[in-house]
Amino acid sequence: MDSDQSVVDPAVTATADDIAAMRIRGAATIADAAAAALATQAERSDAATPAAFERDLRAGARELYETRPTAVSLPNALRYVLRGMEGETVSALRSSTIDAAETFRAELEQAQSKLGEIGANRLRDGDVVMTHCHSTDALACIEAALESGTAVEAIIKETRPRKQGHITAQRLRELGVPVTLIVDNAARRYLDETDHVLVGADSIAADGSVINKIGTSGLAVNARERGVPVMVAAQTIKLHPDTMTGQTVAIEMRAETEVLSADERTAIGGDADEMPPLRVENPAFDVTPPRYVDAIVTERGQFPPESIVTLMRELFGETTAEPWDG
Ligand SMILES: O=P(O)(O)OC[C@H]1O[C@H](OP(=O)(O)O)[C@H](O)[C@@H]1O
Repeated sequence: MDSDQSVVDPAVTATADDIAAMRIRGAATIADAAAAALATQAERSDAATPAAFERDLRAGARELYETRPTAVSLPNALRYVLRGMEGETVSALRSSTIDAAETFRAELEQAQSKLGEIGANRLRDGDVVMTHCHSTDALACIEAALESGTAVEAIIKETRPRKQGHITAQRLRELGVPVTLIVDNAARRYLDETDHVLVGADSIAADGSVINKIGTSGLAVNARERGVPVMVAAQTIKLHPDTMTGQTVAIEMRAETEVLSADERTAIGGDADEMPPLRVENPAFDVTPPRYVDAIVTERGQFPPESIVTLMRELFGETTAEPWDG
């Protein structure tokens, strides 16, 4: 039987759509949702043979994989679950896959709280933290600091074009943190009042480069110039194994309409024949070189970015073919 006959459960397709449209967003949340979707596929699959079951799972994983290209937590989650799919019968394959997904999701949650405790050690009572975008790993550090009685304040960058800074503002206010919301262009001015820049990551490369929301690299360069340390909170599922063999991380380009509405496009000349063409580019992420990062905080400890490759080798070893390509 060929792969055309695979059956992907509608719930997997719905999760893939939600990830692509960013109704589910943030690297850790995407990984969690993808693992949950594979568990649902395993539960609901009515494949008659082990081969058909495995084919359906791989097809579901491929559909999830193809949604967003930059956050490596997504393929890392899919790999973990598919590598846990073991057994000679459909029933054994089903239960091992569901178990692998549950274990992955539990470890994800534990890793984030452990990371939070480690990151909180870098924060002192009264510190002002500047954030970019919305990262649950970064917020875990602040939450752990608050739990241990360390009060902090936050300066939150709006984070155009999708304004995920608003989510960070809401979450931190719910935790009782005083918040100052600024537009992205004001960041350098407010670095004078900042003790730490704290961001998350979508992928970390073997050389210690941090791939995170567009604008992170400019913020980090400015922070270095002002002497403000840059702390990256990233669970080890953000480590990108393929970069150990020199592969670069794909930067997702998103829709023009996130930047410029159809009405705005018309207002500045639209596509009128007498006007030169207008191109809008909307990269979702950028790359911050390791020299602008002071520490990468993971659940395994905090690392200078240049030494992260040691942890990557320990966790991933040699890279192999993707399980959904089988
Ligand atoms: O895993 P956590 O720390 O929650 O988020 C990590 C990163 O994911 C987000 O990407 P997007 O908003 O999905 O494009 C941001 O870039 C954020 O820093």
